[in-house]
Amino acid sequence: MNIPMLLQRPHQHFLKGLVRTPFRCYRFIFHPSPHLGSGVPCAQPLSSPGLHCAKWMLPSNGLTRKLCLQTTLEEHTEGLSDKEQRLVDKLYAGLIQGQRACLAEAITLVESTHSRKKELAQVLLQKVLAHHREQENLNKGKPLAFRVGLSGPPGAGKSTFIEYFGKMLTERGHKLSVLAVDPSSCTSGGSLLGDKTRMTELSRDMNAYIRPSPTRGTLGGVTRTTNEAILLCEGGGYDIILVETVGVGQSEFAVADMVDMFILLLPPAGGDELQGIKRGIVEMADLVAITKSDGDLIVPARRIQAEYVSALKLLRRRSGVWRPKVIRISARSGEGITEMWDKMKEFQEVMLVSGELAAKRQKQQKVWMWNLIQENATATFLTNPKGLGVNRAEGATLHAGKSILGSASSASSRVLSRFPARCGMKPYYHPAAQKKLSQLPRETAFQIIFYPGGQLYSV
Ligand SMILES: Nc1nc2c(ncn2[C@@H]2O[C@H](COP(=O)(O)OP(=O)(O)OP(=O)(O)O)[C@@H](O)[C@H]2O)c(=O)[nH]1
Repeated sequence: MNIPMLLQRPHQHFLKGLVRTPFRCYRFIFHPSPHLGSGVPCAQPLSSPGLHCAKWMLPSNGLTRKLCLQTTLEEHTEGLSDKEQRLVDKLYAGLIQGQRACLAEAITLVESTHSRKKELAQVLLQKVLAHHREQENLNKGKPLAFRVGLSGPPGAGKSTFIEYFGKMLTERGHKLSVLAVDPSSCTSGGSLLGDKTRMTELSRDMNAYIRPSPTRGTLGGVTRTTNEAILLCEGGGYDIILVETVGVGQSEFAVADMVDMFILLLPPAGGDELQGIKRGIVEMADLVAITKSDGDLIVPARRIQAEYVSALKLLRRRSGVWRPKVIRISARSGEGITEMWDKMKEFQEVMLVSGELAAKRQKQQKVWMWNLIQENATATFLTNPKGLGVNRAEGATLHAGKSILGSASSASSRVLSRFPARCGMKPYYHPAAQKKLSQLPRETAFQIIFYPGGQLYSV
């Protein structure tokens, strides 16, 4: 799948287009593309200009297909009112000139759950992406920013470290942005990271931008907005993006999926205090830093360092060129922090040279895209069930949350399996089509639902 092409397109438009576009208007052609070989069935809109122009190329080898979405920026800006257009232009211009207020407003826009604002945010993102690509080309294809994930249990010393480390980086001429992902805000509305005043000095630094956690939404929603906030920060000229999360839930796994390097901060304590840290998260770490290595804590810090050095040896290596390191730091004395930055730069360099960084980012874009599709599909299901063929009774049951999980999933798979039929399509003979949608892996099920007309369904 051509992810960069897909990311050029505002996803809400893409999915809305799917629901709105009358699929009867699609005809199937054999695409002569040399990349795909001849005889590849493709669906093409009969009257594309007025529609959200999507061109489908669905090769029949396995379930891998290439989705090529052709779109232009103009297509998406044409629906905006003058006022909306002015807002997007103002935010875009301010953002790329490095104005923090515009960056803050732009991130607020991507975090918005208001449907119109979400659309504006997509237009803005698309402009920023275009700018980003240009800048990356000027940079000979090298990434513009170093994305770093930082996680650790509450009290590990994350904010004290970021304050010290951030000031060191800005003094060296870097522009740093710190984005917080707070899992507690998803469920309780409370906040582990956001409530207290953190990093007071760094927040006054003109070369640093600190963004507290989005205040609501599912983990998926928070992940989406964090991904988009990263892009906006990069558009705003920030060359180091720190994404901070408290390592007690699922959010750190989500964060590890959006950064180049993942760092785990652990306090010099063992046993109960580190109970909350999941083993899996240690496996994700490219660097483990034992914090507070000063005064009386130096001895326990050394012990914990030795324990983690041996533990990491037993873990499967995730990279062919980098072995995770364990270091000791102190944000109070400053010990180990310059060395830590050197290690981080070394990591970035070897990953870049080996091509692993590019591969990792590509993989992350794919994960991001599937999360977006899932999130939008759920939203469509909830907001426009009629479009998917949900009848009133089913809609009421689903909305009221009355159906128990089993019946909800069978209702939804029934509804979704009717979707292509409602669009004038009938099942095509393929072994996977014999299976119920609910039994298919998530990715395959979405391919069936969203890429009708391919090997599973034809007119
Ligand atoms: N001795 C020593 N104490 C430190 C160091 N860094 C942080 N602390 C102390 O550890 C405590 C927790 O530090 P924070 O930076 O607030 O930790 P945090 O991980 O951001 O905590 P949460 O915001 O609850 O997630 C504070 O009392 C700090 O003063 C350090 O390098 N050495």
